[in-house]
Amino acid sequence: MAGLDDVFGDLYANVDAVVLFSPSGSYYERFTDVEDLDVIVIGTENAVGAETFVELPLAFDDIRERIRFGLEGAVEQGLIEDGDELVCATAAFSDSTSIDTLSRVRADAETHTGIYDLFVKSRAEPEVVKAVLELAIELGKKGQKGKPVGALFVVGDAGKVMNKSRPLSYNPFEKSHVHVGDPIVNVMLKEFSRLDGAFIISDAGKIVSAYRYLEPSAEGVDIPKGLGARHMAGGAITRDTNAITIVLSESDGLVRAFKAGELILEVDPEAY
Ligand SMILES: Nc1ncnc2c1ncn2[C@@H]1O[C@H](COP(=O)(O)OP(=O)(O)OP(=O)(O)O)[C@@H](O)[C@H]1O
Ligand SMILES: [Mn+2]
Repeated sequence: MAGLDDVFGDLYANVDAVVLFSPSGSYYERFTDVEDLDVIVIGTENAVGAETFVELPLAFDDIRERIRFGLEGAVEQGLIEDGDELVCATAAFSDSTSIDTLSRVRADAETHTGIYDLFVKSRAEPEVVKAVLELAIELGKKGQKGKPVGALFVVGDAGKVMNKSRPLSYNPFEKSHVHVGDPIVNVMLKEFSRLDGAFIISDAGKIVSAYRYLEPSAEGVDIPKGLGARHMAGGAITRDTNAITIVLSESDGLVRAFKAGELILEVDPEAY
C-alpha cells in the first residue's frame, strides 16, 4: 500500500511540529522516540506529563474551535510562530482520548480571538474564570426548573466594578466568604440567577455581590444584534474596568464572554 503513503504522506510532510490533542499516555509515548520532532500536547489537563503543554479552558466539542484556540495558546506561549506548518492529531468521532483525525494547519497569528488572554491574562485567576464559565454553561444546559434563564457574571477588578454599579436589592453575599467552585455556591448562584442584575466576583473568586445593576458608559460598544441591556452592560463594563464578563442569554441560550469591550467567546452550552 505504498500508494496511500504517497497521498496521505503530504499531510505530515515537512511539518514544524506535531500537536497532539488530549492523547493517551501510550499514544504520546510513541512520539517521544521520533528524532528531531517537536511535539506539543494540548488539552484541558496535562495527563501525560508532556514537557511542552498548552492548557485548554474547555474541551471544545467543535474540532475547528479546539484547534484554533489551542494553537492560539501555543502562539501566545511562543511555542509556535506565524506561518509554522503543523499536523494536529485529535479525536473527532470519539469523546475519549483515542485520536482518529489528522489536520494540517498553518499557524496564523493574525486571527487572534483573545480567548487565551481571557483565561491567562485576565486579572482574575484562570481557575476562577474557568469555574464561572463552567457554571454558566451548566446553567444554560439545565435552565432554572426547566425554563431558560439568563445570567451575568462580572469577574475580577471587583472594587472598581462595585463603584460602577448599584444594588437592586439587599446583597445575599454581604457578610459571607464564599467562593465560586464551592459546590454549595453553585447551588446558591443557580437559585439566585432568576433574580435581576449581575453577580460580582473578585479576582480570587469570592462572590462579592448579587443583584448589582451595572452602570458603565456604553458608548461605542458593539454587541450582536437581537441582544439587549444585559449584554450591552456586560460588554461595556469590561471596557470601563479590567473585569471580564460571562453572560448567559435567556433569549438565545448562548454563553458569551467579553473582555476590554470585545466579544471574545461564544459557545452553545448544548455542545458541552
Ligand atoms: N445594566 C444592567 N446591569 C445588570 N443587569 C442588567 C442590566 N440591564 C439588564 N440587566 C438584566 O438583564 C435582564 C434581561 O435584559 P434584556 O432582555 O434587555 O437583556 P438581553 O441582553 O436581551 O439578554 P437576554 O438575551 O438574556 O434576554 C434584565 O431583566 C436584568 O436582570
Ligand atoms: Mn432580552
